[in-house]
Amino acid sequence: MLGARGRMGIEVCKAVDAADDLELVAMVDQGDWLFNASDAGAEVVVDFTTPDVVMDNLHWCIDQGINVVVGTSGFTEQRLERVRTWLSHKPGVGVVIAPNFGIGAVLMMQFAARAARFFESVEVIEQHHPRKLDAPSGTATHTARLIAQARAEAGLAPAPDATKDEVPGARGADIDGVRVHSVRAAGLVAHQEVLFGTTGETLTIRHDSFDRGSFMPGVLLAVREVPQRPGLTVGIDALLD
Ligand SMILES: NC(=O)C1=CN([C@@H]2O[C@H](COP(=O)(O)OP(=O)(O)OC[C@H]3O[C@@H](n4cnc5c(N)ncnc54)[C@H](OP(=O)(O)O)[C@@H]3O)[C@@H](O)[C@H]2O)C=CC1
Ligand SMILES: O=C(O)C1=N[C@H](C(=O)O)C[C@H](O)C1
Repeated sequence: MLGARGRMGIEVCKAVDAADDLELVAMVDQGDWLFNASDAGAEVVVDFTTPDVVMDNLHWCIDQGINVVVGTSGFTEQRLERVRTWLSHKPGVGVVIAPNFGIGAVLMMQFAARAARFFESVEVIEQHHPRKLDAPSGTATHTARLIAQARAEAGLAPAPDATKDEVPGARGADIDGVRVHSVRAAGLVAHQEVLFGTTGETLTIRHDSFDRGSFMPGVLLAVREVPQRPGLTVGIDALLD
C-alpha cells in the first residue's frame, strides 16, 4: 500500500486485512523505501498518494513488473499516454487507474454520460472535505470529459450562457466546454451533482460518499482483477460488467 498513512491508505489497509483472500505485505508512506514493496513480494501495489508523486511510483512499479491499482487523482490524457508507453515495454503488467472507486459514483458518471445529449445546459458541482489538495476533483474532470464527448457526438452547440461581466472564477472551471464548480467545506467527504437543463425541466444526478468505506468494494475488486488484465484499464466500469 503506497500512501498507507493517508485517509484512503488507512481504509485500504483495513479492508485488505479483513479480506480472507488478500494479504497486506507492505505499508509505504512519505519517506519510506519503495523497495519495501518489491522486497515483500507484492503482487499488486495500491497507490493513494498525491498527484505530484504518483507518476514516479507508477513508473517504478511497472519497471519492477508489479501490477498497480491507482486511486490518486490528477490523470490527464498525456499522463495516461505515458503509462501506456511504459506498459508497452512490460506486456504482462496490469494497471487500473480509477477516478472514483465508489460503485454509486461510477453509475452517476455513466448516467450523466447517457443523459448528456438530451440537454442543452449542463453544470457539474463537486463538493469535498477541505483537506483535498486538488480542484476540480478527478471525478468531476472525468465526468465533464464524458459529457463533452457525448455532446460532441450528438452535435450539440455550446451550452447557452450570456454572461459578459464575470468575476474571475464565478462560472467555475471550463473543462472541455463544461463548467465545473468546486466546493470545499468541513463535514463533507466526497459528493457530486450533475445538473442538466432544457426547456421547462432540469435533471439532477447526485452521488454522495459519506464515508471512505464506500470506495473499498471497488478497490478490492480492482486488486483481485488487475493481475488478469494486462495493459491499462481506466475506471472500474469494465470490471463491473
Ligand atoms: N479514486 C478514488 O476513488 C479516490 C481517490 N482519492 C484520491 O486519492 C489521493 C489520496 O487521498 P487521501 O488519502 O485523502 O490523501 P492523504 O493526503 O490523506 O493521503 C496521501 C498519503 O500519501 C502520502 N505520500 C506522499 N508522498 C508519498 C510518496 N512518495 N510515497 C508514499 N506515500 C506518499 C502522504 O504523506 P504526507 O501526508 O506526509 O505527505 C499521505 O499519507 C488523492 O489524490 C485523492 O483525490 C481519494 C478518495 C477516493
Ligand atoms: O480526495 C478525495 O477525497 C477524493 N478524490 C477523488 C477525486 O478527486 O475525484 C475521488 C473522490 O471524489 C474522493
